[in-house]
Amino acid sequence: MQQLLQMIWTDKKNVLLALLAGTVSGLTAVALFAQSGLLISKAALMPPFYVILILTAFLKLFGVTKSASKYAERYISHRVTFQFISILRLDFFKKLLPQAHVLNNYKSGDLLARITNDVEMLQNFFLRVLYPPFIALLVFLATILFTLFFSPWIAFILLIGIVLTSIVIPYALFRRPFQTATAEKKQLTVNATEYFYGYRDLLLHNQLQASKKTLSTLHTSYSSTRRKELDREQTSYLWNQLIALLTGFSVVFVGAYLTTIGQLEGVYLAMIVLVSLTVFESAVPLSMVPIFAKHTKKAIEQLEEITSKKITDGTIDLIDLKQSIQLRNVSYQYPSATRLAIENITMDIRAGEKVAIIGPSGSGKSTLLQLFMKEFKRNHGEFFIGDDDIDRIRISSLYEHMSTMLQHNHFFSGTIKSNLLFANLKAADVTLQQALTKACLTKNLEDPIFEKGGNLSGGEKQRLAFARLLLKESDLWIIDEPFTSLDIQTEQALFNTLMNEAHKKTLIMVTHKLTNLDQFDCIFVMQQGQIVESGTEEQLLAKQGLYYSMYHKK
Ligand SMILES: Nc1ncnc2c1ncn2[C@@H]1O[C@H](COP(=O)(O)OP(=O)(O)OP(=O)(O)O)[C@@H](O)[C@H]1O
Repeated sequence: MQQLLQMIWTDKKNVLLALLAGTVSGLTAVALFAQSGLLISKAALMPPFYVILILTAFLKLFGVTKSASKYAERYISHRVTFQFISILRLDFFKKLLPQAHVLNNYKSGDLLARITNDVEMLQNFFLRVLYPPFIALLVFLATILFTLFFSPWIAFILLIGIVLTSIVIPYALFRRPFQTATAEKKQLTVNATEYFYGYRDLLLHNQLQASKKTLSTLHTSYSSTRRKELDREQTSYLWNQLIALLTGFSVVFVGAYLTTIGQLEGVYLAMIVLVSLTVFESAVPLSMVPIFAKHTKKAIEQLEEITSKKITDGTIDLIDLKQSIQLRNVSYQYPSATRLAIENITMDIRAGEKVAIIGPSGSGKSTLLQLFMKEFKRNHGEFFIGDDDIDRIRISSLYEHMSTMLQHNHFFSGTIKSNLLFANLKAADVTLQQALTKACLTKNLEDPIFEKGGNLSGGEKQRLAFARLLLKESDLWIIDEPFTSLDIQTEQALFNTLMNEAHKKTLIMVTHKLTNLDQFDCIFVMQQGQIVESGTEEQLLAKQGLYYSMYHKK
């Protein structure tokens, strides 16, 4: 909340101008009607012409000022809101980016709902939560002081009406916890997103109807809660209007009585009645404040839930990554998991060494690579790069000296060239072409690429990712199952290229395939999150342990 106030205050000039314009607009609306009432009454008494002229001139002045200030209020307050929402979005995305490690645990629809609905919802914070009470307070105070000048009784009636509309009614209607449709909307977005993502599988497994039914139930539930929400908004609004009317009637009766007993000049009666009716215009937005305040609170909570899970970045930069890597008893458990994904991992990798990590599916190989990439922070153990704890190294500095080729590589819509330049902006066309040739990918640089590489086969994606790996200048290569979608000849050709190109680099490669492992300095065999064997292929075969039995089953 405090942070939201600070964000709004960054545009303080416009905030103050919007408040000023809103107050002027509210006051001139009251003044306009007061003047109309006075003009009607005065005209009935047939005063000299110049009096009518002056009153009419004031009427015009108030009319013009009201319209101009209303326009200015809308213009400036919306500018403040748009400025606020842009700061808010930027701030949210800045906080979101380092949260990659936790975002995996959220469903896409949930994230989408938070990123769009909740961020958008906060735009109401200024316009619908902060702003209306401020304007209403100033207009109410000024009007009560004005009417006090003519009759304390009328001022008192107005005060009662104002307290009822702005405090008693909202309190009575919203004092008990009430449900908003936010949760249902989120659930609907989550299910709708899964439905569209999984449409083909739902169709293939004959589950489309069941899924549609769930969506329809969620939609009905959302509509019903939303209807209740709207009913509550309308009830609040109706009470507001009812109190305003009753106050108006009371002012008429009491004003008429005060006129008959000589305590109020009759010529001011119409003016005061019109003032009492107009002043409640400023109270209308107050009826919605509790609802928008609740939405704002909920949105803040949902956004904070993501952005508060911080991973702290390091503070030191590496000159290069030609350094040894040491892990001592490193363990990691995913936040949502019940057991460790990797346990007591100890490794010594010297600069320039070629290391393979093998093991059955689910044994923790990819998780281990993610720790090398600092995507997660280990729960236990020590992890050093050279003499520095990896925690102290800035992520951007680590990535500057490291190249990765993971199981899933992202390709952006554009061309082969734009996707290659991504790895090395300075590379000339001839270098890019050479990388394609080394990756055995017979494509032209200007060939189009669809989003996520939608127009590439699995093998082409791997070869493009490999070309990208070759282009980036780095000291450490981290590779996860690089050539699973390729035919044996291409795989062997690319493996040879990989070993040649990585000649002076440190190479850490996860693989299922036990071919060519004799070319590695060390093989780590993982099972159920632990390293159960390590050594050269020759040593591991001689040992006749797990590697030996895997090797002979291949
Ligand atoms: N985001 C996650 N949240 C919770 N558990 C996870 C997550 N990702 C992986 N795991 C679990 O951690 C364990 C290790 O997974 P990991 O992906 O590291 O295995 P792997 O050896 O790379 O498997 P594969 O060879 O199939 O890619 C598995 O039991 C897996 O279910």
